[in-house]
Amino acid sequence: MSLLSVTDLAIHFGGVKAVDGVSFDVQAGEVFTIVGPNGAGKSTIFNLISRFYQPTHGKIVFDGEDITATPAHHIAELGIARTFQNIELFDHSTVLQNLLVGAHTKRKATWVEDVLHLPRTRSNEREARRAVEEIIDFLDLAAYRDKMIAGLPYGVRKVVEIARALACEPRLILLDEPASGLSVEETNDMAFWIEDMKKDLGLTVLMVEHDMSLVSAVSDRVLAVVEGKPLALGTSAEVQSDPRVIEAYLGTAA
Ligand SMILES: Nc1ncnc2c1ncn2[C@@H]1O[C@H](COP(=O)(O)OP(=O)(O)OP(=O)(O)O)[C@@H](O)[C@H]1O
Repeated sequence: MSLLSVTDLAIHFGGVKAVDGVSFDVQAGEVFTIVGPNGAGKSTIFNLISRFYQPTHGKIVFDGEDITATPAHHIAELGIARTFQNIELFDHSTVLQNLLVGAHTKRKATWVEDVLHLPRTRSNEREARRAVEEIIDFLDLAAYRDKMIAGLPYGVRKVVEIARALACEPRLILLDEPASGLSVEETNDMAFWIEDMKKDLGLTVLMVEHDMSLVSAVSDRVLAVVEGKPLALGTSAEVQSDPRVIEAYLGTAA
């Protein structure tokens, strides 16, 4: 069964058809990647799914529930978490503090229970700590646990952003260009983290990525979009050898 289903999705900004009739299904447990030249509409698709943007047209269904009109602040509770192309962390907080903010979305205590520091608040805090420590171990971040984000190397910050998304305990994680700005070695490590998220955590991954080495290494299926429209869908090799995709990339480069 598909975990995420996007049907005839479109958003127009004035005269710009940023996304224009995109449909795809993401199966539970797969890594599904969207590729395309600059300005193709990839990040806009992410912003529509995470509900930062309201579509002009179309439907988004997550786990059988129509989320086309769901407010953005409910999306994490439903089980969708994301990272951003330009890392969005609290720079003057530690890795641990950033992850605890992510874990906050799973808390069940009401504000009254919080103010009175009732048992459910305390057990929530213990549970959040335990979950966050597991993620720190899982992504090998123990050495950075109490370090400020601002002082961390870029590659580590990229992994912390993934850790923060995992702290929401999602079923679907959206990764917006996880390899951008990374060295070849860091990109190889990123491929391992993505594989581990899929195999060890059973997560479904929807990714936007330009780095074709990462795309080929981890993707079960790839969708190419050009000028807001879907162009080709298949394995990474199939999409990369599709003449329409090659032409779209060369045309853009030219
Ligand atoms: N909020 C907005 N207002 C107006 N135009 C927008 C807005 N967001 C995106 N666009 C336009 O939509 C088009 C698609 O942009 P988008 O950022 O989704 O492309 P992309 O495929 O993610 O590109 P890149 O690979 O460079 O990140 C572009 O022409 C962009 O200028």
